[in-house]
Amino acid sequence: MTHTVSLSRLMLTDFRNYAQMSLTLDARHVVLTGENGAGKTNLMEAVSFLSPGRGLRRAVLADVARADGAGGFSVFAEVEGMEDTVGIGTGIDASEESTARRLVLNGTQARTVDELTDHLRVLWLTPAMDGLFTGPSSDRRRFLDRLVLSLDPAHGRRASDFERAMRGRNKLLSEGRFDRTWVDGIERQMAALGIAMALARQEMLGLLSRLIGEQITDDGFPSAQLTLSGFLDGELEGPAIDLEDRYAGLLAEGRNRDAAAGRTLEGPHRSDLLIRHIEKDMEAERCSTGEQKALLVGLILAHAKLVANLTGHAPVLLLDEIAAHLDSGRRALLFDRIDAIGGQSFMTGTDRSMFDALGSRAQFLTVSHGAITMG
Ligand SMILES: Nc1ncnc2c1ncn2[C@@H]1O[C@H](COP(=O)(O)OP(=O)(O)OP(=O)(O)O)[C@@H](O)[C@H]1O
Repeated sequence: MTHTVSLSRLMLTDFRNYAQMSLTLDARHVVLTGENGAGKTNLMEAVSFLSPGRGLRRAVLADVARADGAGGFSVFAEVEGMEDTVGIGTGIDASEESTARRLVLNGTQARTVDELTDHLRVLWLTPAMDGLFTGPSSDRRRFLDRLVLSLDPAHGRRASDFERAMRGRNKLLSEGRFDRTWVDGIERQMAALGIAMALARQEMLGLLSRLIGEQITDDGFPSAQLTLSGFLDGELEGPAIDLEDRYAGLLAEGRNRDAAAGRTLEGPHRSDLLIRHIEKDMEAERCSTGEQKALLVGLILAHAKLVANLTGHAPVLLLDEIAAHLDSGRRALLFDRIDAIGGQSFMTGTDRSMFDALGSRAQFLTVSHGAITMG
C-alpha cells in the first residue's frame, strides 16, 4: 500500500516573482496554469527546495530572492509527510553571508538538509532536461545521482567527500608531491567512497531496470534500458573490499599520467549513463525529439514508482510543461500513469483545457504576476 505524501500549505516570501503568497491545498494533484512568465515554474522551484540541493533550476540562492526585495527569501510548507505532519521552513536571511540555506523542521533548526528525506522525496521533470540524452555526460551523471539520492540520502555526502579527496590528490600530484603515505591515504579514501558511489548507482539502476521490465506496455510511453559505463565496466561484482583494492591499484598506477593530465582520469566522476529506447532498440540520443521526451517521462515515472514501492510513500512530483506536446489521448494516458503512482503531482501548462482529463483528481490554480487564485 502506497501512502500519499502531500503539501497542505505553501507560503512564499520574496521568492522570485512572489512577494507574499499563501496557498492551502488538499492531497489531490495541483495544476498550475497561466501566461508565460506568470510564476508557474517558480512555484515548482519553491517546492523543489523541500529536497536537498539547489532546486530544479540549480540556482544560486541569491538569484532566488525577489529582485525588488530585501535580499532574503523563505519557503514554508506544511507537509502530510512520511512520518507525520511536518512544518518545513527554508530560505536565506537578507543579512546572511552564508551561501547555504537554512532549514527548520517543526520549529527546530535541522543539522543537515538530508533530514528532509525522512519526510518527503521530491522528483521533477522540466523542459531544461530535454537535452539530457544529447548533452554532456556530466548532466546524465547528475541526473543519475539525483535518482540515487532519492532512495539513498547518504549518496550526496559520499559524492561530495569523494570530490574533496580527489581535489586533494590532484593538488598533491600537480605539485609533484608523491609522498607515498600521504597519496596512498587519499587514494584509499577515494577508493572506499568511489566504490560505494558506483555500487549505489548500480544497485539503483538494477532495481529501476527490473521495474521497467515488469511494466513494459504499449501505451505510447517507451521503456528505457539503462547501463552504467566508464568506470570499472563489467567489474562491479564481488566483495566491495576487493573492488576498493582494484580501484586503489588503478589510482596508484595512474599517478604519472594523472599528474600530466592535471586531473584524475579514472573514477566514478567519469561514469556515464547509457540509455536505449527498448521498443525501437536504439540509443536514446538517436531518437526523435518527441521520442526522447516520451522516454524521459517514462523514466521519471518509473523511478517515482520505484521510490513509492521501496519507501511505501509516493514522492511529490513536479512536472513542468509535461503535457505540452502530447495529443489528447496521450495526455489522458499520461495522467492515468501519474495518478497510479499514488502521490501528489504538480503540473504546469499555459492552457487549462489541456488538463481536462484529470477532472476531479486535481485542484486547478491560476497563476498571474506572482499571485495565485483557485479555479
Ligand atoms: N529573483 C527574481 N525576482 C523577481 N522576479 C524573478 C526573479 N527570478 C525570476 N523572476 C521572474 O519570474 C517570472 C516568472 O517565471 P516562471 O519561470 O515561473 O514563469 P512560468 O509561469 O513558468 O512561465 P513559462 O510558461 O514561460 O514557463 C519571470 O518573468 C522571471 O523574470
